[in-house]
Amino acid sequence: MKKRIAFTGGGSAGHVTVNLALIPHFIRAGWEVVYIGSLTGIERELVSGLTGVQYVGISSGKLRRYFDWKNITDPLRVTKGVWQAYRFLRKWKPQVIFSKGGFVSVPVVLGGWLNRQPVVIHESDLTPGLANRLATPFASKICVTFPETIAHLPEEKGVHVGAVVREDLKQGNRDQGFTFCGFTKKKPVLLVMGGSLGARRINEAVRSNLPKLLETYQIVHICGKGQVDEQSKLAGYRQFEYVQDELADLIAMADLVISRAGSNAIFEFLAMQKPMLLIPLSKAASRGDQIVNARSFEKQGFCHVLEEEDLTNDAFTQAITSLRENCTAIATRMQQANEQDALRHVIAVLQEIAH
Ligand SMILES: CC(=O)N[C@H]1[C@@H](OP(=O)(O)OP(=O)(O)OC[C@H]2O[C@@H](n3ccc(=O)[nH]c3=O)[C@H](O)[C@@H]2O)O[C@H](CO)[C@@H](O)[C@@H]1O
Repeated sequence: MKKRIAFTGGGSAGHVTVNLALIPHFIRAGWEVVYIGSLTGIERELVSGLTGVQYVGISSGKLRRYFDWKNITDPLRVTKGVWQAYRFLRKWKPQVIFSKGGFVSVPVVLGGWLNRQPVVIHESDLTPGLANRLATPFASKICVTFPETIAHLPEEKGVHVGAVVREDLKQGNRDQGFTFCGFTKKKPVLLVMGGSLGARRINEAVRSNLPKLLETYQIVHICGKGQVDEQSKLAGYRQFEYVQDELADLIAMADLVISRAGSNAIFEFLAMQKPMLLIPLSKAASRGDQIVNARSFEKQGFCHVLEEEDLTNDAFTQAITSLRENCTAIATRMQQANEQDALRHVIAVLQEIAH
């Protein structure tokens, strides 16, 4: 009988990316793969691009730290999700469940645990997210990207694996990036990526400095769903809501990157040796995980950091100039960074637990 693995994780692309890198390996190795995600989340769309994966949608609810009327109905949705995941997993009987976090993963981890099926979690942020913290007691192992994360976990559970970066991102073609954007090779290229959902504050900073920036750079701006600005359609400035297949070419083409500090994105830019200016999501809007990610990268000399509370027009343009002045030194440090075979390491953990 074929071996079986269930994946879960969702809510944002950052909670799906590692799964997308792992799934093709398990399919090639002859495993049966199921993805348990939410009914309408981004994970459904991203997983639909993979062949050989069964998608199971369950009811899910968000765990918010602020008031919302949905806080009353969401616990019921989560309970329904646990029941749905439990029933599905009881019949499907995976050897192992792999959870990348995000709110949809909690019912799946609980459903698996109730069936006494082993769970492996993956945490790519330096400080563990709420969903993963809730799931930790039910997991056998927790694979982490940052070595510092181990200190936040129960001693016997944490395994440092390094950053899993999708193989396709390493195959980018610079020339195709230029053709796709209609850019010339005469000016350097700035790639702006506000995380998988876009970043309003970064979008505003780019647009209010556009004429000045376009004197020196060409800009490709991934700005998030519904956030393309029709007024700003200028030569040398291309906007996209979200990019899938062409992202590798855009990264290959970029000289400098301005980005949020979501963990997957920053490790991808590190792997591609792109000097970055990181503008992490503020503490007011999150648990501050991106600030911690960014400061760790800054300490290693891979980026410059500009916090949102310091984000004025002048600070923004000065930070870009200073990044450009330091980009050779940053690129050298990036070349010297240890690249681990994180994908193999996670696969080995999963195979061992599945045994
Ligand atoms: C607002 C929010 O809660 N953000 C969190 C979310 O970020 P977010 O979902 O933005 O996650 P990451 O930056 O870690 O990863 C984004 C992923 O989407 C991909 N991508 C992005 C844009 C695009 O056009 N095309 C594309 O393929 C990137 O290549 C990357 O693989 O998860 C991260 C990982 O847990 C956290 O660190 C972030 O704090």
